[in-house]
Amino acid sequence: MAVQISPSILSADFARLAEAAAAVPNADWLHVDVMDNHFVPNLTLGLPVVESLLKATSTPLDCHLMIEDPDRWAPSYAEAGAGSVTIHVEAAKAPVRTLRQIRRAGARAGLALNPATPVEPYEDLLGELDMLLLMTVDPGFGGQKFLDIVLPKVRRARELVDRHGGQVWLQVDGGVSDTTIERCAEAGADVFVAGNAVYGAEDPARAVDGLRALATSAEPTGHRLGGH
Ligand SMILES: O=C(CO)[C@@H](O)[C@H](O)COP(=O)(O)O
Repeated sequence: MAVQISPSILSADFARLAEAAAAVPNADWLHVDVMDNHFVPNLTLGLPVVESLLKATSTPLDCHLMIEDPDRWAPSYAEAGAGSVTIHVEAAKAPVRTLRQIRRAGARAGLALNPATPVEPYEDLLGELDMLLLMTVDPGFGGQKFLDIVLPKVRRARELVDRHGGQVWLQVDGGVSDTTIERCAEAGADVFVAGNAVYGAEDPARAVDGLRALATSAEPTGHRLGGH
């Protein structure tokens, strides 16, 4: 699958989110971090801001819910028009029902795993997913250091996904930059969230192009040719 870049607006100016979206017209997605100060120790934005952003940009929104009760809220983000809605397995009490509700509402359904959460127990859920998000930092903040220890899990996840037909996108999020993205791509990731590496750059759109080029050149050959 072609590499996809999803700039995280967590690193943008929250008073100028429409401008942040317009600054990366070459992005495949805009990554929206919803944090509730319970599941993670940070508070960001919720459904009303997502509804406003949807009116302000044509770039699809990739909503990552870092909240305690995703089963209650996730379907509303999909119904509002988000292109993708990701819930955390550590928080969801009924992940299968919630993932199905997300899909029924017309969005892509994602499942996120924290760095310390193993992927193998969730193999049977792959058929319910459009995307598996492997956190490469503990969630809560932008600008954290990339955790190399997650890379073996990215490789194992790639094997599992390929064994199940290769339809599920594999996203990495946290500390993804021009010094780490190639290792993620080599390990089999194909969707890359980047906050500081994009919005901390002088020219965010150029940063997106740079990250895409690095990831594309590092992707395993079979993967790039659609061989999974
Ligand atoms: O979900 C999160 C953090 O919890 C991320 O989406 C960050 O926003 C990524 O920012 P960088 O690590 O790329 O600066």
